[in-house]
Amino acid sequence: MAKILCVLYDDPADGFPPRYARDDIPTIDRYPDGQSTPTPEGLDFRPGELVGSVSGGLGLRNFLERAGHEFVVTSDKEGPDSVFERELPDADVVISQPFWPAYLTSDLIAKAPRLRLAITAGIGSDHVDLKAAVENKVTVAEATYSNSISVAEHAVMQILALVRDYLPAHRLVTDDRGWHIADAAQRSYDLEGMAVGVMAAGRIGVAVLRRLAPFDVTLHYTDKNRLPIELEEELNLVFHEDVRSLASAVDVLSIHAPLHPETKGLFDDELIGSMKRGSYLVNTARAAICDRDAVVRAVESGRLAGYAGDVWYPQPPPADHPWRNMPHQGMTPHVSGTTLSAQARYAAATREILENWLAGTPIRDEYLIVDQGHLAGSGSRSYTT
Ligand SMILES: NC(=O)C1=CN([C@@H]2O[C@H](COP(=O)(O)OP(=O)(O)OC[C@H]3O[C@@H](n4cnc5c(N)ncnc54)[C@H](O)[C@@H]3O)[C@@H](O)[C@H]2O)C=CC1
Repeated sequence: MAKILCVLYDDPADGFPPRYARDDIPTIDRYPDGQSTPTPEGLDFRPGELVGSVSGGLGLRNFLERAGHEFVVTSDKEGPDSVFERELPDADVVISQPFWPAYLTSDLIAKAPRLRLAITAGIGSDHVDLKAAVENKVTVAEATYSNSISVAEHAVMQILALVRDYLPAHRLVTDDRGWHIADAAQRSYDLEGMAVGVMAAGRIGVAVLRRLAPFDVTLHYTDKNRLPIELEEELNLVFHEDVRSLASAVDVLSIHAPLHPETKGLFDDELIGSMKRGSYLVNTARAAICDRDAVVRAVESGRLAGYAGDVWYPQPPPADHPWRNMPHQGMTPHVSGTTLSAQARYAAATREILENWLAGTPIRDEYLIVDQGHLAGSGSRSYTT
C-alpha cells in the first residue's frame, strides 16, 4: 500500500460557500491541440466544486482509502516541524501545487528514500528540484494543459486592466463617492494598435496571442522553438530571435516561459530598461523570472507603466513583499490556474496519473516532466535541469 502526501492551500477563511455562484461548468472534452481532457476511470466529486483546498483533497480521499492507501492532506508545508516535512520520509507519492508549493528541494528528496512520484496538480514543476528528481529516479508528472486556458484568460484580463487602468478607476467608485472622470482617465489607454508580445509561445503563450488577435494589435513572440509558419501567418506574428529584441519592440509583454536556469532572473534592470518607457509587463509564469526589485524600480521610475501577474516568490509572499504596495500594479494571489473550472481538470488529471501509477500502467507522455532518470514528455521540450 502506498502513502500519498498531498499539500494544498487552506480552505476559504469563512468556510466553504453554502452555495456556488454557478450550478455547473462547461464540459470540455479536448484541449485546443486535440489532446483529450483527463480520462480517469472514476471521479468522486462534482466538477465546479472547490476541491483544490485541504478539505477538498482533490476529490481523491475515497478513491485512495477504498484501495487501502494512506492519504495525508495538509497545508502546513514550511520548515522541519511542518506536517509536510514530518510526513515526507516514508511517503511514496507527493502531490503539490504551484499555488501553494511544497518545495521539494534536493535535501528533502534525499530524506525521502521511498519517494517515487511527484505530481504537480497544475502546471509548472519548478518547485521540484528536477536535477535531484532525475538523479534519484523520481518521476515528475503534471496536469499538462489543465489550466493553460485559465491562465491565458487571466493574462489577457490583466493586460486590459493595466492598459485601461481599470483597478484605480474601480476604486474611485468604491472608495470615493465623487465623480472624478479625469482621475480615472489620466492613465487610461486603448490596447488597439499597440504592439503586444509574449515571451514563450507554448500552450499558454499561443492561447494569449489567439485571444488578443481580435483587438487589432500587432502580435510578437519569442520562443526557443519557433511556431509553425502556418500559425505565424494566421495570426500575423512577428518572431524575435531573442527576448531582448522582443522587449524593445513591444508596448505590452506577457511572460509565459517555465522557470528554469535559462529564465531565472531574466527580466533584470538591463532588460526592463531596454523596454519602451511606459511599457506594461504581465507575468503569470513564475515570479523569479523577474528580478523583484528591478520591477519595483521600473514602476516607480515610469519605465513600466504597469506590472501585473499572479505569481510571487516565495509563496505565500511575506506581508512586506514590495509588489503588494508598489504603484501601478494589478497583482492577484496565485489564482489564475486554480479557478473552479481548472480545478475540475487538474484534480481529474491527478487521479488519472495516480490510477496509472498504482496500476503500473504508463502515465500519458504529455503529463511527464521527468521519468526514469531523464527529462521526459512535456518536460524534455520545456525544461532544462
Ligand atoms: N499562474 C499559473 O497559475 C500558472 C502558471 N503556469 C506557468 O506557465 C508556464 C508555461 O505553461 P505552458 O504554456 O502550459 O507550458 P508549455 O510547455 O506549453 O510552454 C512553454 C514554452 O516555453 C518555451 N521556453 C522554455 N524556455 C524558454 C526560453 N529560455 N526562452 C524562450 N522560450 C522558452 C518552450 O519552448 C515552450 O514553448 C509553466 O511552466 C508555468 O510556470 C502554468 C500554469 C498555471
